[in-house]
Amino acid sequence: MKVLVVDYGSQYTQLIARVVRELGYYSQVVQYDEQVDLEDVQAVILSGGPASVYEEDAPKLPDWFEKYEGKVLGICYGMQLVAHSLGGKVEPGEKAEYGRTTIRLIEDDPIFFGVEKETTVWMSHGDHVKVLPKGFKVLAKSTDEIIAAATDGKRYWLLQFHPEVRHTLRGREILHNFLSKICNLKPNWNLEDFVSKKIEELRETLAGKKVIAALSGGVDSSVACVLTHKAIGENLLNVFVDHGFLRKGEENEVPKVFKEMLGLNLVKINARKRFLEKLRGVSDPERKRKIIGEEFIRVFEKQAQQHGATHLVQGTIYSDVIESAKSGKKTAAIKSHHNVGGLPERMNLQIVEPLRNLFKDEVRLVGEILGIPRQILYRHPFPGPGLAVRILGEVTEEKLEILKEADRIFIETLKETGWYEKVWQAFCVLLPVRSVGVRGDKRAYDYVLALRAVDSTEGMTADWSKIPHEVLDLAARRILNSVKGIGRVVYDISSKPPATIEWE
Ligand SMILES: Nc1ncnc2c1ncn2[C@@H]1O[C@H](COP(=O)(O)OP(=O)(O)OP(=O)(O)O)[C@@H](O)[C@H]1O
Ligand SMILES: O=c1[nH]c(=O)c2[nH+]cn([C@@H]3O[C@H](COP(=O)(O)O)[C@@H](O)[C@H]3O)c2[nH]1
Ligand SMILES: NC(=O)CC[C@H](N)C(=O)O
Ligand SMILES: [Mg+2]
Repeated sequence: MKVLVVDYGSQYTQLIARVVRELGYYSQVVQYDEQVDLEDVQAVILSGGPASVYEEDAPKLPDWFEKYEGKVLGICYGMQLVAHSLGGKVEPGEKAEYGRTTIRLIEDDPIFFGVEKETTVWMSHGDHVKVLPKGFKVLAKSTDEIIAAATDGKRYWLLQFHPEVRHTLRGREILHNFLSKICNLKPNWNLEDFVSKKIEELRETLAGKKVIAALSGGVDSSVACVLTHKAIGENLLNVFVDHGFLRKGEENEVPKVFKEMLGLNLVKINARKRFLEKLRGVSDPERKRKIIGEEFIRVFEKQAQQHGATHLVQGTIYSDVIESAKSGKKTAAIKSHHNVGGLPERMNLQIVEPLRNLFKDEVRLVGEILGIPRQILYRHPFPGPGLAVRILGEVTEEKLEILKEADRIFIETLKETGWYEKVWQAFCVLLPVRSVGVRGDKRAYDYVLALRAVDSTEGMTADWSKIPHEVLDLAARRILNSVKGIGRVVYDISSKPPATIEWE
């Protein structure tokens, strides 16, 4: 059984899919113009989106929509699209509704079971449904008298507000009502089942094969490796690449933690020299990323050959998949995330991605089920190209040393003050700028370091973390007092968008 979430480009599409899973139903995101296998699809949710249905090339209902026979929930753009397609009227409103709004229930309907007659919802729209198609009735209106919910009582339930957003007080109940009371589904998605089925599946597909795994020591690959190890044991060889751009001491910590805490062996490949050499004189961020991506491939190729491996395990997760589907279509390429996804043809290795359908928080829960310590599961994400994309411009050994030390101090300060677990990701960036200072009555002329800390759920949008001034002060003073080469520390207060989390 699955719930299909059809993406019209809303910022909240992933959130819909996650909330549905948290309610216990397996969900999958598809693009509106994607071909879809309808087997097993028991409910369809149409997301919101930035377009207006009355514009000429506005996205339409999916090609397969007529073939699908079940119930449909339309949210925001999804509502407007259904109304428009069935002969209703959608118009730009005189004023947009944005943010918290009160709605008033007008008719009883299972979708509002247990919801008060007046309730707070989250709106984010400029257009609205002015006239409903024939056979539809209004279920709720907003204080501005806009149709907030409607249904034909048979196939369609339409919401102008966003039930997936936390600010909609009864949003979860409303989604749950749709799935349980209207679609008659029973929750059956749970991660314990996922783990045992996945291990069984890996055991079958990888029986008797030699397999290597790209292990970074990060959350995703750690969970992927442990899961695969449970399935095939000693046939798995974990490969950890030390490209020289890891955090301070990590090249020793990761192997130690893996051996001591998880009883797993890995081969550490010291590839520092070749990575640094390849990057010499290169300062363009995209070229840096491509070179690093390619070197990763070369290292894995060699290991696979030595080990006689036919398969490569990697820690790809669902948001990577969704994001790359998006960037494949309409979205401009922002940056080439080092992704080992380009490996298959070039390596003749079959790719195994056991966590491909899971969100990061689900990956962490799977890790807990597998008994992986919190210390590993609740680490901040760390990008594959590592510090090389946090030294703006050319990467040199001198700069790496400076950044490693500063980063260590910042992270330690966050841990000491209890802020490490409160932020989603934190790190330092070394800027290619020098600034004048005064040290012991002498003129100094040293690099500028930026501290970055963000709150996020999947890394696709982010806000800068409101770390208390005292904590920032402590980190800055420690860095300025002890890291030679840094003369000034600044805190990055940009959100994503329009900035990105990393600087390159
Ligand atoms: N230094 C490395 N050595 C080996 N494999 C790596 C290395 N860095 C990245 N990878 C591979 O690239 C994949 C993608 O990296 P990514 O950073 O997205 O995930 P992660 O490191 O497993 O988890 P996290 O997002 O928590 O950092 C990893 O799952 C891993 O398979
Ligand atoms: O494995 C990775 N390979 C990469 O090339 C890469 N680039 C960015 N990141 C991480 O992705 C998240 C979003 O980062 P951006 O806002 O900078 O795109 C943040 O968590 C970044 O740290 C990467 N991870
Ligand atoms: N969030 C949305 O789905 C917005 C839908 C439509 N673009 C509007 O402005 O009304
Ligand atoms: Mg990582």
